[in-house]
Amino acid sequence: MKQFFVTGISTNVGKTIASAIIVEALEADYWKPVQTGADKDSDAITKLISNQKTVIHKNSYSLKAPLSPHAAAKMEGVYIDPNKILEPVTENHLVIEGAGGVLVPLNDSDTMLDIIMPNYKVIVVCKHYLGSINHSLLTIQWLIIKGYDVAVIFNGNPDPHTEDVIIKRTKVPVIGRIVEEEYFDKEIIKKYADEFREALLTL
Ligand SMILES: Nc1ncnc2c1ncn2[C@@H]1O[C@H](COP(=O)(O)OP(=O)(O)OP(=O)(O)O)[C@@H](O)[C@H]1O
Ligand SMILES: C[C@H](N)[C@H](N)CCCCCC(=O)O
Ligand SMILES: [Mg+2]
Repeated sequence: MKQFFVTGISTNVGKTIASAIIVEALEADYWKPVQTGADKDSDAITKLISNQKTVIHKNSYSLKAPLSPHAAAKMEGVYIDPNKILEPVTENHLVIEGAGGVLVPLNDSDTMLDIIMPNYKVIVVCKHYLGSINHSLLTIQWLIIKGYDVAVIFNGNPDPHTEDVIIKRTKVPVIGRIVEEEYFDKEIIKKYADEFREALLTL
């Protein structure tokens, strides 16, 4: 079984949507170690997948304030300890969704990077917006410098100017693209899962 860590170039870029697609494509388990805010990503995943094998594992930390984990934790008098964030045991592949982007702080010193294990396949969701080239290159190049295996999912309608420069300068594999959809349901997730499966299995 493999672990796929889904991160993004920021918050609200489509990590949960991409995670649902990967979970469905590989009949993988899902785990959101650190959740902040009322909109629970695990609940969204439950509504979007159809396969019977997936197990959705409990958050290690679930904090009320829709803020950066370090801030939400401080508000609740909680200390997020990476050593207490223990990967669930499973025979299935495991999709792990980060909170926000890779350098999001967990406490005064640790960041999301500190819970991305060296053997994890890291999938970066690059949403298209003016400014996303910089955010994508910063995220991907930092992960490469840190020695991770990185792949990309583009999120948004085709944007060759943005996509070509990210692909040329980082040379990371592109799993696929999620176009602008009116909404997401199990059927649409299954469609993307069928489209992305082969590329995911090569990682
Ligand atoms: N391609 C798309 N077309 C239409 N809506 C999208 C698309 N991708 C994401 N969205 C919507 O944008 C919002 C943010 O997506 P999502 O929750 O996956 O982001 P996220 O990166 O997981 O956020 P967080 O950092 O809070 O975990 C959701 O309402 C989602 O349905
Ligand atoms: C609340 C939000 N939906 C995410 N769970 C947390 C996003 C943290 C972003 C921190 C930052 O980069 O400023
Ligand atoms: Mg999410």
